[in-house]
Amino acid sequence: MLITDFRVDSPNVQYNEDSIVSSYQYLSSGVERSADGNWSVRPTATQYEFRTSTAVPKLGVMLVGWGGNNGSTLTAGILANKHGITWMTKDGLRKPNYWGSLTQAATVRVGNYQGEEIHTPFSSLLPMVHPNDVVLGGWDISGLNLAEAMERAKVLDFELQRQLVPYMQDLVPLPGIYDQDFIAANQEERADNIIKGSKREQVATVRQQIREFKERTGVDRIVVLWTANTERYSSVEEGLNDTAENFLSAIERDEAEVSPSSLFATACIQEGVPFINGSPQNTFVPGLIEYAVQRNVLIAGDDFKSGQTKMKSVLVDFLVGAGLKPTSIVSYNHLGNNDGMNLSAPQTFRSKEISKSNVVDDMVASNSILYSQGEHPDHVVVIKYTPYVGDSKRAMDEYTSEIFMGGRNTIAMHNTCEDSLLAAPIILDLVILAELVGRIQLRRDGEDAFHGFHPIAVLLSYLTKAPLVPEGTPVVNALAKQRAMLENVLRACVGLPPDNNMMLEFKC
Ligand SMILES: NC(=O)c1ccc[n+]([C@@H]2O[C@H](COP(=O)([O-])OP(=O)(O)OC[C@H]3O[C@@H](n4cnc5c(N)ncnc54)[C@H](O)[C@@H]3O)[C@@H](O)[C@H]2O)c1
Ligand SMILES: O=P([O-])([O-])O[C@@H]1[C@@H](O)[C@H](O)[C@@H](O)[C@H](O)[C@@H]1O
Repeated sequence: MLITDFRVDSPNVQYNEDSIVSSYQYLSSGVERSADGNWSVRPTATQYEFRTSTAVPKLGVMLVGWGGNNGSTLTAGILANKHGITWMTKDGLRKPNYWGSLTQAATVRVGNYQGEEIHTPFSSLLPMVHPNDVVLGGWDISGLNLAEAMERAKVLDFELQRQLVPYMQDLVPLPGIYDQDFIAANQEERADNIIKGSKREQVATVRQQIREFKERTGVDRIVVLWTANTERYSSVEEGLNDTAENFLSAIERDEAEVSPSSLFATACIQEGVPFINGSPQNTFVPGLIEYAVQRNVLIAGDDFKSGQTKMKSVLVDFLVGAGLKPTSIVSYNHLGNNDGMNLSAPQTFRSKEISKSNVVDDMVASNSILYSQGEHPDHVVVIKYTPYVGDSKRAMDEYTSEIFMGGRNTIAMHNTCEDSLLAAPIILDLVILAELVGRIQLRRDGEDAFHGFHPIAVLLSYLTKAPLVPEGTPVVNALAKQRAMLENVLRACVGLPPDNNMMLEFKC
């Protein structure tokens, strides 16, 4: 059964007029080693207080790459949901939904009632922005309006597109920062909507555009998300982008090696606006990370985890967790959208190859019974551009594992889906959760003042292929663990323990 409206009845939770405050005992364990080399594991209990503001803002979402397949599809989806637009297809009447969104279409278990398992929508755990209320805007180096962009994307049924045109034809992206050195040369023909000037001037323009958007729309808060093309990696160099001071000086010097995505992120940090990177390039060079932390502005990334890689972070976790040893992972896909065309260039493909390849590292490192020090499965990533299939990505994967007594097991998968229909709900979750995380304050035993989470938003890891984490923080890619981390932190904010799945009440 699903319940959508509930309160946690506990002396450790207060529902105030403008906040929810919970007193939470965080149970974990530490590992120690004695002088003579003996290991011990010690359970730990740490007291936290969480305070979540319940003042849900009017949220503005500004997409970099708004006119792309993801941006136009997300815009169309929100408008169709908001206006209740249905459309007829050969398979019958279709209704709008937010399927594929963790916050809008997934549930969490809250307990058992008279023998029946009770679940609640993820979005009922804490007050969150509803997607229908989001005010969209953004930038694109292509000047097409969003109705034209939706048509160019060729993602949605025509009958739906036809009804959406009146809602989207007046949505026009702001000019973007174009630098042909960072994306494929084949993108030049669409680059007709560009911010001119030096890098410093471009940052100033983006800052002004953010302020004007806020003024025009009357939104309370803004989140900016990069869903523009994948860029090549920026070279990380001492004196260029290794520190915040050097990075900012590099912008002042109009250094060629500062990418458009890093410029957008800089503008956002200077405006105090969260910036999320949905692509795999290293937008967050060390100096930019240092700057975001200095200014305490939320940053998150990298690269939406949408389909083939999401499946990989489930399957490899299952195999290794079951004591089976993946020894060969081959991930091939072809697609024909503009993202695929941009990725047909070696330098941009390399960015994607890195984010798609590193996703199994934590699972492999978790099992030294199977893997000796430094041992890894063979892991091949292939992406081919095939215009005819458009946004309908065809992923073919083969996982070969060593099993009991010298046996081998090979799993082959074929996965076809419009890439943008997987990514759009993920964009929604990223911006909704980034806004929510900004409303949560916490303090640990012994701390006087409440403070926010670390500005590098590890809580958004479930939604990215290559989670950006603070230095010294373990990178977790196993999907179930990422989901549990997010769910359990939100549960803690309302004083609920993690769902430990023990179900002892039914075992004696
Ligand atoms: N399932 C998915 O679709 C998926 C999953 C993971 C990551 N991604 C990443 O998301 C990004 C967008 O994917 P897409 O399918 O929408 O691609 P797309 O090419 O359709 O859209 C990108 C848009 O960004 C615009 N653009 C490029 N550089 C820009 C700049 N500097 N400023 C402003 N606009 C700029 C382009 O004109 C284009 O309209 C890609 O980097 C892709 O790798 C997509
Ligand atoms: O489905 P997934 O592995 O998460 O990631 C996708 C890749 O398979 C695809 O080749 C690429 O074009 C998309 O941008 C996205 O990165």
